[in-house]
Amino acid sequence: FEEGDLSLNYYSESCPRAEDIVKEEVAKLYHKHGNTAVSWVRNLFHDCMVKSCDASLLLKTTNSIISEQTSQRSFGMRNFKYITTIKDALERECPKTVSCADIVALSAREGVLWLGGPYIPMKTGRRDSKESHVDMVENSIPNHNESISLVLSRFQSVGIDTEGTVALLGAHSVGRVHCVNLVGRLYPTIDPTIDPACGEYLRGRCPTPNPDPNEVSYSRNDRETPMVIDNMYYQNLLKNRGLLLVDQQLTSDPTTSPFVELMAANNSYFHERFASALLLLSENNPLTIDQGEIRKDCRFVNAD
Ligand code: HEM
Ligand SMILES: [Ca+2]
Ligand SMILES: [Ca+2]
Repeated sequence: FEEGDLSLNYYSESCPRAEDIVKEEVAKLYHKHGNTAVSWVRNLFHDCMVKSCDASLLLKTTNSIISEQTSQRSFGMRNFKYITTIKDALERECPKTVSCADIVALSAREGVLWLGGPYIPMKTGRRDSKESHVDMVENSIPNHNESISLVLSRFQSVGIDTEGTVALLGAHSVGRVHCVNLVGRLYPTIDPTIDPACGEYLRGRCPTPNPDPNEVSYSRNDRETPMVIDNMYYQNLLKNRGLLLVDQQLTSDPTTSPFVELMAANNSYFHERFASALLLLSENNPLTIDQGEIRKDCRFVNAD
């Protein structure tokens, strides 16, 4: 343990109930709005991948800040308002003690569990950024139609190897994709690498080639088990039913396809690899000790 490292149960002295409170709030939210659990998983990716697990993602646009949420890459992200619900519960118990960055991590850990995924022993002790890194988002989060080599190099730059990257994309075993991200593979003709029946289904979900960006039409990522983080994702890829190009390329590229086959065949193996890759991601370049601050409101830097 070195100064500046994250640790297990960092708040054991300063706020002993911190992790239980996150757990309780995530559970309540899951029972009211199941898709909050899905959002907590995506939040971890979009926060930690962009420079640091520092809750930069949660900052709203103000006079001096442009929110990362305004980036095209954040399209479809939802449920940010319920982070406030979790933070308020923590502030009632221990004011200005538990960081928003740790809420991102702990809520993802709890969300994964509600979605039938593995328990991930996430550490805590992250602090919150005082700035948005909006200018870094597009170079950190790949686009939906990026090449496999670019995707692998982005993850490699945060210490996640090829197998870890294949495992993390398994998060697309839950949630949804909006038509704006699908029509490129459906019009003017259906991408011949998509299973034809799946292509027809997706055209039914997305009947026009130019959906209004405010349009809410979407398809679920995984029609069989839409709310479970399981290896159905890889089984679907083997049947050419991957929705995004980044998904489908995992089976067509020889560097990643052996891992797709392993994970498709063995759900526990997938869960193990998913857990260790998400843990690595959750520890990317955190702010600690006297860096950053503990935000009072996750949407804004502190006023003082
Ligand atoms: C190459 C990497 C990735 C790309 C290009 C990518 C892209 C996307 C896109 C385009 C969507 C659909 C957005 C929409 O239309 O609403 C999406 C959804 C989602 N992504 Fe990823 N993603 C990647 C990796 C990841 C990782 C590593 C995770 C988490 C570990 C993740 C978690 C999710 C989740 C949970 C959803 C569903 C969100 C919802 O239903 O609200 N993604 N992703
Ligand atoms: Ca960040
Ligand atoms: Ca699933």
